[in-house]
Amino acid sequence: MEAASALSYQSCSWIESDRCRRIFKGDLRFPQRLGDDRLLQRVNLRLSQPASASYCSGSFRFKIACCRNKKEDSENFISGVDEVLILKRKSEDVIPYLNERCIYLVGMMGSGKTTVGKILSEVLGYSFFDSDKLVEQAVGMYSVAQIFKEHSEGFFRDNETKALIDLSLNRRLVVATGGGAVIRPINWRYMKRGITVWLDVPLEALARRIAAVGTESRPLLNKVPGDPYTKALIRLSTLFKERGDAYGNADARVCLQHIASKQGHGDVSALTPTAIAIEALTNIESFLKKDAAVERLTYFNS
Ligand SMILES: Nc1ncnc2c1ncn2[C@@H]1O[C@H](COP(=O)(O)OP(=O)(O)O)[C@@H](O)[C@H]1O
Ligand SMILES: O=C(O)C1=C[C@@H](OP(=O)(O)O)[C@@H](O)[C@H](O)C1
Repeated sequence: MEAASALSYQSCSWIESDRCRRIFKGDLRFPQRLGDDRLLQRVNLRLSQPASASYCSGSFRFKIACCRNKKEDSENFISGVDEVLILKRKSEDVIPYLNERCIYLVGMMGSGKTTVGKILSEVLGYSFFDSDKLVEQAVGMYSVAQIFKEHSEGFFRDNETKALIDLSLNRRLVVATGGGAVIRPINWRYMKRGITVWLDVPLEALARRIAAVGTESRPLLNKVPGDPYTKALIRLSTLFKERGDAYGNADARVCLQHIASKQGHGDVSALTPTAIAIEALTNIESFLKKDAAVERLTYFNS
């Protein structure tokens, strides 16, 4: 645990879990009202040091250490204990099949590649990279918007390909790609060295998310007139017509509409990033199991 977060602990308490039979380390967030400010409290849930761990009739005791996070971090979402446990268990199922291969998240702008990617990297013990950030670093500019403005989209795309080539030389990474990385066939050659996962989010939900944070950082949405929601929706619809098929090249598809229907409400805005990460791991596992079965068949037939 980082020293800074350890220092910011406000309180510690114990809970018991009779449902959990495996060691886990989780990350929960839950809302708490403090004064006038709605703050979110992040809870780092981890098995306590062996010296102080105790086992009560087959259940582990976990130490919960709490620290407070300011709301300005828009990545604060509320996930239940059950979701965190399911996520952890799912990751343990998938890890042997992954065999250290990287995961590339593809999807439209605002589909949650960064948010879900960070959760996946944490639970798999992988490192997280954002290809937009790598391009910014490589060209020495502070934002993708600046790169588009001072150079061109083509210049950005060339550097995006270079970033994906560099990333493909590594193992154990979760990569949040830029929404347009799928349009260049050459990028698929490198991303397919790992597992590609499409976060498929309805356009209206994307437009709502993007309108909430503004379109300034997303140069492809900025040129359309109108209020942020409408201009995001119009531009996203055009982009999706051009790219929909390309996203379909991904090895696994995580359809938010499908998850919401399974949960019985059909409202994608009620889905937590943790629930989406669980579905991603489930679909990655199915893909890898099929892949392994095909490999075995090919081996026996050869
Ligand atoms: N499941 C979700 N529900 C609601 N908002 C979300 C969800 N996932 C991400 N967001 C929000 O949507 C915006 C875009 O998410 P981000 O992860 O940056 O997407 P991307 O990397 O695909 O552009 C952020 O403000 C983020 O907090
Ligand atoms: O869809 C696109 O073409 C783009 C998406 C952006 O990334 P995010 O998907 O992370 O917003 C960024 O790469 C650039 O603005 C172009």
